[in-house]
Amino acid sequence: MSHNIFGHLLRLATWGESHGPAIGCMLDGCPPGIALDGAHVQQYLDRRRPGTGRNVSPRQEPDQVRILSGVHDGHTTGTPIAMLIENVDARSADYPADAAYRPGHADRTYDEKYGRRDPRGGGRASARETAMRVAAGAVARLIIPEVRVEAEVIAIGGEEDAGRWDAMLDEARADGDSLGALVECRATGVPAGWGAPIYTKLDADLAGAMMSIPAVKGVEIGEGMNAARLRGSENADPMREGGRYDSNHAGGISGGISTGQPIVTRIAFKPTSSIRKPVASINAAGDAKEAVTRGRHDPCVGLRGAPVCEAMMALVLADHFLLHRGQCGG
Ligand SMILES: Cc1cc2nc3c(=O)[nH]c(=O)nc-3n(C[C@H](O)[C@H](O)[C@H](O)COP(=O)(O)O)c2cc1C
Ligand SMILES: C=C(O[C@@H]1CC(C(=O)O)=C[C@@H](OP(=O)(O)O)[C@H]1O)C(=O)O
Repeated sequence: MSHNIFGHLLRLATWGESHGPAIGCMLDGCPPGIALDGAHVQQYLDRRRPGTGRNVSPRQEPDQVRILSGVHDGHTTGTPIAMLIENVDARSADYPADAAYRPGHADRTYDEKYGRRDPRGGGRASARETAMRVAAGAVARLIIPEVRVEAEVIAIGGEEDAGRWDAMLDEARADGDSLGALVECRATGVPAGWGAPIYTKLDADLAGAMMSIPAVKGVEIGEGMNAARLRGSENADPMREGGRYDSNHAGGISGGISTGQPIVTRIAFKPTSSIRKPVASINAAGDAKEAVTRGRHDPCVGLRGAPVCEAMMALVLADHFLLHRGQCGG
């Protein structure tokens, strides 16, 4: 599998930079005959796009998607589905060429790897790219219509009381700072049997998919990190006649294969690294230079990260549905 193509039978490649003319994707392996139009994809893009309120980046991107290939007469043809979104509100002047590397962003590591980069915005590393994941995820949902994937923010800055979040975000923003968030992403309607006992484990693919989202620093499935504190008797999911489970500490996956219970993941988003509060840094020449980020940034990236988590889960599940059907039928 190439490093920039995601998936096994359902393969996604994206392209584009934050401040380039457009971003796009190619989703290959989608079965033919599925009803698909731009409006279906758009509803998911509208939940992720920036410029929708004071707690997200004010960059005004309508994220209007165009489906360029793979669909005819309102149905998928089985050929690669190409989609495109134009960038209409990049403000590259916010990123002078001699700017300090932003600690926590990809500026320095990118330079060290490639020796050159597009310095406008985060370039290829910008989460602008995640719009295409959401577009592809919208198609993936149609491959597995019996599955429902939903994500929500369950904590911001460690606070679970949603009633406090606006005030916390206002305070952080006024302080030129940012907050992290915890997202819970679930899938219901996944039958038992998707996944594999080794290598193509459903949990391994889900964890890799979530970790590939910019700013994600932790992924838990089921009991997750807490399982390390439990005893075997506490972490077991007792089974009853007829196949019912008493509990779901496993998060719906056992031995790399879905159990038929809800699949439950929690995803930790770090606080946005581009902040107005000065942080010690250097420029590309290696000279000391404080990073004081301008530009239009999310005060809490997890808020727009939730629809991206849903997209990644839908893509992994649709891919595993196709793998399972290919090997075992049904
Ligand atoms: C939906 C979304 C929006 C984001 N918005 C911003 C942003 O406005 N400013 C920023 O510095 N980082 C933002 N990020 C995170 C950066 O893209 C990310 O931190 C950067 O690419 C470095 O990658 P890493 O954090 O995974 O190491 C966002 C991430 C997501 C998922
Ligand atoms: C544009 C989007 O988010 C951007 C993600 C992002 C980053 O560094 O990840 C930085 C900001 O953009 P810019 O490169 O213009 O500073 C965000 O606005 C988007 O999600 O569509």
